[in-house]
Amino acid sequence: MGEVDPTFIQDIEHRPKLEIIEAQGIPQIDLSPLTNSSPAIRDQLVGEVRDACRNWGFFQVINHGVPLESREKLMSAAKRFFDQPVDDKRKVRRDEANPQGYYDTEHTKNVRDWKEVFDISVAVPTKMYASHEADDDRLTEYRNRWPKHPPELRAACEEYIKDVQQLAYKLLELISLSLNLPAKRLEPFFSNGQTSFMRLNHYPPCPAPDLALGVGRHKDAIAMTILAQDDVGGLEVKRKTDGEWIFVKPTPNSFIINVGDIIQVWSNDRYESVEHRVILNSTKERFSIPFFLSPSYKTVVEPLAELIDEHNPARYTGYSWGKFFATRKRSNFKKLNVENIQIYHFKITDELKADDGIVKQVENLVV
Ligand SMILES: O=C(O)CCC(=O)C(=O)O
Ligand SMILES: [Fe+2]
Repeated sequence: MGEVDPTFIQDIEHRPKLEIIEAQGIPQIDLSPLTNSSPAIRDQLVGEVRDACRNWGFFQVINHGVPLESREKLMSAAKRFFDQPVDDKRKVRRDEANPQGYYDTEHTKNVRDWKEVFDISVAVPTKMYASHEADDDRLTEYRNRWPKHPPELRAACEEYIKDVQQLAYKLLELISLSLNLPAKRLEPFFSNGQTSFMRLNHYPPCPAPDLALGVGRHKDAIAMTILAQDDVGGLEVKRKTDGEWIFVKPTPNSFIINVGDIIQVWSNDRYESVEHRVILNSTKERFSIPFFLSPSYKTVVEPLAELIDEHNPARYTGYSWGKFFATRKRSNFKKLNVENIQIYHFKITDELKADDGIVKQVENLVV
């Protein structure tokens, strides 16, 4: 990517501090009790998930059941893909009709991210609304664009997706139980027509890691993210207690899990989708692979009926996930000079109602 173009420079208040705060990182949760049938041990695990979701919105899992080999194969295929000349990568470039493929000019809150990505649909094809217009019911289908090189990329993605999908369902059960819901309460939103996608992220070394970010501060709009990162590190999470940016130290063969906006709404704000960002390294490139678990386009996202009552009234009006996604995709692709649609646009408070429709910024698909 060469020298740092002004489009990458963050405003002063959003530039990373170079000294890294590692104190009291995000919780680490051992998932091996999932294979243990003792109810007491499983209850303890559910409690750990509840505390992590409440206090951090983020946690790391170990003994998660995803084979290391599947992840390593994908990491090395991703490296081979990004190692190619940019013109070859652009042969599988994302376009307006289909957001899957290669992209190197993503912006988060109007500032360009120092990264390149390759996006892959989990369900093939993925059904989605063709238009953001509320009264337009036409559908479109997203398909994956596979590059010629490296030839093993497709099989590596497909194998990894199968493994991570299983982990996603286990985590959904734990999250459901942690909200005192039946274990399978959330799975039907995904098992029939999910719009989940996976992203290969490549962050090249950056000559100005004090000025630019790999991904600017954002929240994930989807239900839950399962992230594999390599040993370089760069993810920072905004600590809820004091707003400090906390570096997530890479733990070999672990996944980082975060609650997205949809779980925030389903849980009626018991759990919060927390801001995060990616800092850069002046000498090392970094790879990461988020799996963005997302429901069917038909889903109306609203606080779950079991979690609202007269003492806890619904804090959001329902919104269509398919229309939300199509609206995001349109503003990203067209680089419309508007703020992206956000869950707070559906929040039931007088103050925020007054804000409705005030739009200022361009963000990427996930934020
Ligand atoms: O690369 C990472 O560590 C995180 C990336 C991320 O937050 C995203 O793509 O939404
Ligand atoms: Fe993210």
